[in-house]
This record gives sequence, C-alpha cells and structure tokens, in this order.
Amino acid sequence: MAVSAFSTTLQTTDFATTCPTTPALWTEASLPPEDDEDNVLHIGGIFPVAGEGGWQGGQACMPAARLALEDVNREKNLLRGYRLHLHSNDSECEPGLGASVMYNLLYFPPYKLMLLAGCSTVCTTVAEAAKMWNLVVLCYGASSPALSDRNRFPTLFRTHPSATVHNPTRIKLLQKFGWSRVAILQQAEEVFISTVEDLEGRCKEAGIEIVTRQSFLSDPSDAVKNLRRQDARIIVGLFYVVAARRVLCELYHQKLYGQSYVWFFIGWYEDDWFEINLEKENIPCTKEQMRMAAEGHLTTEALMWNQNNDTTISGMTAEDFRKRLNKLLKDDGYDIDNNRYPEGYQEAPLAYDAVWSVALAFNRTMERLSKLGNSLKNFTYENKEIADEIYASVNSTQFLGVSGYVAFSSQGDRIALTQIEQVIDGKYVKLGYYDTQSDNLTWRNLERWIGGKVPQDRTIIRNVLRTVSLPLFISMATLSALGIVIAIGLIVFNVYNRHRRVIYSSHPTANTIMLVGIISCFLAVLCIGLDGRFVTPWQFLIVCQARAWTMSIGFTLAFGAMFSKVWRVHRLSTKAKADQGKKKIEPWKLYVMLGGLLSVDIILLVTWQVIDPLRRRIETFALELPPYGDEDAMIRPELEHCESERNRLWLGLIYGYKGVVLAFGLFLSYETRSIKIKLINDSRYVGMSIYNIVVLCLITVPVVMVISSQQDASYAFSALATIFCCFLSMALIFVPKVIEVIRHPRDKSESRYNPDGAVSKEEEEKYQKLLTENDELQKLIAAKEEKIQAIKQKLAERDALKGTGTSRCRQGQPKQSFIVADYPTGEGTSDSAIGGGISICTKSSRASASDVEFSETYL
Ligand SMILES: NCCCC(=O)O
Repeated sequence: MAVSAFSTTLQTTDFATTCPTTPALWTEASLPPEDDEDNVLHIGGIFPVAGEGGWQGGQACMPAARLALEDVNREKNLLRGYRLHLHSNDSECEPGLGASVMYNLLYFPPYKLMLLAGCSTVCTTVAEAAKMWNLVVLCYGASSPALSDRNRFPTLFRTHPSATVHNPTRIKLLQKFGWSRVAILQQAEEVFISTVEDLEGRCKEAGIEIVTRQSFLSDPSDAVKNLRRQDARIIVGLFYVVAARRVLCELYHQKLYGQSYVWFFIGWYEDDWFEINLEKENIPCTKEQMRMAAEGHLTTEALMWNQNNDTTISGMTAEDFRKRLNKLLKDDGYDIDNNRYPEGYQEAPLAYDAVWSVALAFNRTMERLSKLGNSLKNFTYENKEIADEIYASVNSTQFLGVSGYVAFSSQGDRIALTQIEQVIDGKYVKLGYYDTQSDNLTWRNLERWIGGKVPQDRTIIRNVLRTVSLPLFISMATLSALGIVIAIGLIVFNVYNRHRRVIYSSHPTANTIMLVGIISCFLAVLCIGLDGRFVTPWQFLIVCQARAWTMSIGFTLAFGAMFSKVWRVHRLSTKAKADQGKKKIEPWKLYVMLGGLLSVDIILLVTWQVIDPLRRRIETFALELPPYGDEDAMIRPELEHCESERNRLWLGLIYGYKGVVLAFGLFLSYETRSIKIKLINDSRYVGMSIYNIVVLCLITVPVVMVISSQQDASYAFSALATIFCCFLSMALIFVPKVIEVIRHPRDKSESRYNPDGAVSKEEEEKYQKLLTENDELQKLIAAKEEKIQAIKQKLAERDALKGTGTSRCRQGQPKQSFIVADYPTGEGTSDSAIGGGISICTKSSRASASDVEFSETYL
C-alpha cells in the first residue's frame, strides 16, 4: 500500500528528495540549484496519511501537493530565483501528533514561512498555535466551521470550503422533497458539532423540526437505536469515513434503511467507502449488507474539481490534472484503473491549489518586501512585519485553480458550489448542483427512491377510534328495542286491567312507574352503544349526558317502584295487630317515596352537570401496525370516554346513593320474604327482582369500571346486565298477572266495581245484599263479643267463690263451669252446657276468663 511509503516518524522529510516521480514537463534547467540554501523558501506540510480514523486525505493530497510544488518551481515567472521546499510529515489526523509534527517543523531549522495542514482536528490545533510563531496556516483539507472564527484563528486560510456550505444545500433538498422533520447523527468532533450548530440555526429559520440530535464517540449503536425510537426518517449523518462505515453497518442491523429512510452523508468520502476496509476495521457487516444499507442515500459536497475545461493558472485543465495525479497515484501503487482511489482524492485539487496559493502569495510578498528593502529570507518567527505581508498577500490571492476559482473570504473561507449525489444501484449518481449565493438549484431529475415514491419524514399516525363492534351493538339494540316494546305493552296491559284484583292489588301505578324506568334503562343501553361510529364528537356530548340521565333515572324509577312496594309491605307487616283492620294502600305515600328518591337523583345529576359537566375524553393506546402493512403508517387506537374532571367523585356520589337504596331494598326484601299481604300481592316477586338487581349491580359496576378500556367487553357486560335485570323484573312481576288475566279473560268479579257493565244486575244486587248481611253479622259478632266479655267477668267472680267442676274432661284436663246467660242455642259448641251454664275443659285448672278464647279447640 502506498501509505506505507510515508514516514510516520517525527523527523521532517525533505519532500523534494522523497518525490518518487518526475513529471514530463519537469526540466533540470528550470530548477533552482538545490544546494543553494539562500534561494529556497521553506514551508511546512502536515498530511494525514496512515491513521486509523478521521480523514486520511494526505494519501492523495500529498502527491497533489508534490505535483504543485514541481509545477510552481518550474514556473519561471513565479518566485524568480527561488524555489519552494516542502518539509512534511504524517499527522494521522490526530491533533496531538499534528501538534508534535508542527513543533518539529518549527524547532528544526530552517525557518518555515508558512504551514500547510489537512484534517480539521489537526488544523484547529495547528492554526490555534501557529499565530504564536507569526505563521500563516493554509488548510487544504479542513472543513470545520469552527475554523472560520477569525479571533481564534487569525492567521488561517483554507482552500477547503467550510462544512457549512452543505447546510443550505441540505435545507434546499429538505424543502424540495417536502421534509419538515429531520434527525441528526454526528460524531463527537468539533468539526461536526459546529456544522450541526449551523444546520440547526438554518433549520429553525426554514421551519424544519429537528426531531433529535444524537452523537457518539466511536460506537454509534446506541445513537442509531435512539434514532429508531424517535421515529427519525430523514437523517443527516456527520462523521468521518471510518465512523460512517460503523454507522452504516449499525443502521443495517437496526433496519434504518430502505424505502422509509433517507440518509444525508458527507460527500467527500471516496465512492467505494462503504465497501472497503470492512475486515480491517472489524465492521460486522458484509459488503452486500453495506451496499443494501447504502442504497439510496444522498450526499452533499462542495465542488472541489473545476467543472469547466478552462485552462487554470498552472496551464492545465482539471482533467489534465486528474491524469497527472492518477499517474502519480498509480506509480504509488494505487489501483486507479479499477476505481480504487486513495483517501483525499476528492480534495487533491485543493492541496494542489493550496501550494499555488502559497507560491502566488510569496511572489506578491517578495515584490512588496523588495520595495521595502526587505526579503522573505529575513523571516523569523518573531518578524511580525513580514508575517503581516504574507497574510495580506494570501488574503488577496485570487486565481483559477484546478479546484475552481480560488479566493478567500474575510473569514479565510473558500466559496464553492455544492454537488448532490445519490447512490443508485451501488454507484454515486450526480443529481444536481446548488449555488448558495444565487440560490440556484440545478436538478437533473435522476433521483430514484426504493419504494418508488419519496419517503415520508415521519410515520403517519392515523388515529383510529375503537368502537363497540357492530354485531354486538345490533344484538344489544335489538334486545333493548324488544324490551321497550314489551314494556310499553305491559304498561297498556297494566292500565287496561287496573281494576282487576290481580293488578289492583299490586299497585298498578307503581307497576307503570317501574315499566317507565325499565324503558329508560333500555334507552340507556342504546345510548351506551352509540359511540363515534354513529355520532360526531359534538353529538357524543349529548349522548354522553343522555347515558347518565337515562340510566340513573331509569334505575331510580324501576328500582324505586319495587323498593316502595317492599317498604310498604314491611310497614304493614310490622304494624300492631289492633291496626290490622285499618290496613290499606295509601298511594300518596308511595308517590312521596318515589318522588323523594327521584329528587335526590335529579339534584345529584343537575349539580354534576352544572359544576363539572361530562366531557368527551379520549384514551389513547400504544401504536399498532396497520392491517395492510404500510411501513410509513401506524395506527393509534383511541377510545371515547364520557367523563368529568372529577369523575370519580361524582360516580362515588351516585353509586353511593344507589348503593344505599339497593342495600335498604335488599334488607326490606329479606325481611318481608315470607309475608303475604293481599293488598300488595306481588311483593315476593318484587323481592326476587330486587335480589337479582342487587347481585348484578354488585358484579357489574366494579367489573365495568375495571374493563372500561375494553369497549366491547365493557359494553357487553353492562348492556347484558341491564337487559337481564329489566327482562327478569318484567317477567317476575307481570308474567303471573298476564297468566291470571289470560286464564280468566271475562272474570271481572274480582273487581270492586264494574266499569264496563259486563256483570248482570241480579249479580250486582246479590253482591250488595251479601255486603249488607256481612255488615250486620259483623255488628252482631261485636255485640256478642261484648256479652262474652261480661260473662267471663262474672264466671271469674263465681269461680273464685265456688270452685270448679271436673267431670267429663279428658284425663288430666280440669273442667271449668261458667253460667252462660242468653247463649244462642245450637250455636254453642259445648257438650256440657247445663241450663244457663257452660262447662269448659281448659289446660289449667287456674285458667282465667281470658284463656277461653285460646282454648276453643278443647270445647
Ligand atoms: N474533506 C475533508 C475534510 C476533512 C476534515 O474537515 O477534517
């Protein structure tokens, strides 16, 4: 390999003596005598050649500088009587080694009039120090924007354009392809850090979002992973070529290449950079993998070769220069015929022109100094005057070189066009040029995208609303609709038959209220299933309110009606026996109770809606791949919720209130489980219905709260529970009544009155007569009871005086004899009645008169 030919020791090498070739134009006669030290102008050269990382552009730049040196020294009208002599060594693109090379150049005689340097890191070190020796530094291969700082580098010039010249081109391309989101991956070197700072500013100006900025020292794997995490699609990569190979291999492994990604790399790598040195650098990818990963990437680079066929200051065109350089490189052992170029081949014209710049500047300085009676040969590192003259001469140097028009800006920068290339089928294809100064993009429309379309700058995230599955909703809606129809039918049945005892004795108004509540609950089932599939977000707000109202009011009406029945049964069953005759339904009490429950409900709901109204809240879920496999799109599932700010507080209040009513209803149902009251004939069925509601509420409410993020499960659970409760309640309370009515379709005798006149007049009269007789008998019984009381009183008094008879009672049973006055014959049941007296066998010989009533079985 040619690089091995270069010395890596710190001793300076005489460039002229190590030059292996002699160009055809070279003639001994034109050369100044080599042994005449007075006629030699010494310059120092620092070339990165044989290092492991960074930019080893000295491999091609050093031969180019040698060519330039020959050409300059051969030029008669230049540096008349003088020849340039280059003392050079390898810096390996290591700033420390570069500094060492510089110190050797400076501390070993002769005085060097100027320094040439390549590689940003070395140039930075050298240029920062060189000012202390009043030395101008000319960098042929340093792109760092940091080098444009005149305060830090007051004596620096460069033929290499600043890396910032790529940034307007990058912005232009981002805009051209409509990319407004870009990520940056950079090696942690000042050259790239300062380039990125410039790029960030320009992106901000252009309204382009920098999604992430990742940097790495030597291992890019974590940084590349982070790019994937941040969904970076358009990525600007800034690194030296060795790091670029690692990045390329890593992005292959991380699958950050292909139709969805666009990488912007630096354009000054050699054309085959992604295929070479893989084994040497331990890159864990094959050539094929590297080629796959590199396919389609874009590069931007400052044009470093004169694009026209113009004859340059050296008398050559850029093509002539290429041929000479290629020959030189071939002689150095490079396989140029097979496109195997050494590193720095792109920048070779810059090195060539840098030597010409030096020569031209020295030429001008010599002229100016000679006018002042001074000479370049008087230069020392303390001689500021000559240093300033050299600086001024370089500053004003302008010529057409093989790299293009050479001129230096006030920052010492080169002004250049940029070129855009893309790897298509493994080869770089020129897509166009961009002139920053005139904002002119010349585009050849040769770009090719892997997927056949321009990649997107981000994953397109489609928000997809999760809705209740249609078959489920249709099933529940059908059941609910059926339930509503049945409930309406039962209301009609209930009202129509309200005079029948079977209905009348079940409190038909409460039944109707219960059915209205059930209808409301069925409507709530429909409302809960009405989601974004059917309604707009605005309509959803109304549906959302309707859910709360229909369910809450429906529950209160239905359960409240049942609750009022069992409560009434409980009240009646616990009243004193003496009040039993007054037992009767007082409807207003039921209405008051229902009204009370409903009022609490309405107050709670109104307060809730006024203070903290229900809103449409969207719950989002983890991104999912679309079913049709679009790499550029992802699905973000969303679920609508109907919630307030302090939803838990309100639900707690509502559930707390309903819970108390449920618990109390459950208690009353249990208490009245075996009580049968004719006035409320369906109390046991109502109790069963209450048990069912309580159990289902206890299961459903917590389960639905837990699975609220699973729309189908939660809807199915709540809808089925509601539907089941409603149907079961209707069935328990109305099926017996319907059966009764169906069995006796014309039986109206159970009615208290006959509104439709279906009963005959005779029957009605008979009924009235029986009622009258019944009243009279009641009165008679009351009178007799009074008499019995009086007799008992007397018997008790007589018993105390005479004692008690014992005949004809069963063994062990004492007999008591009472005097019965006016006892109706035939109606008495005692077989011991004698005259106006009565003998009664009692449990105890000491029975009192009051015991008679309870010993009637022994009469
Ligand atoms: N074009 C090579 C630049 C190298 C550097 O800036 O270090």
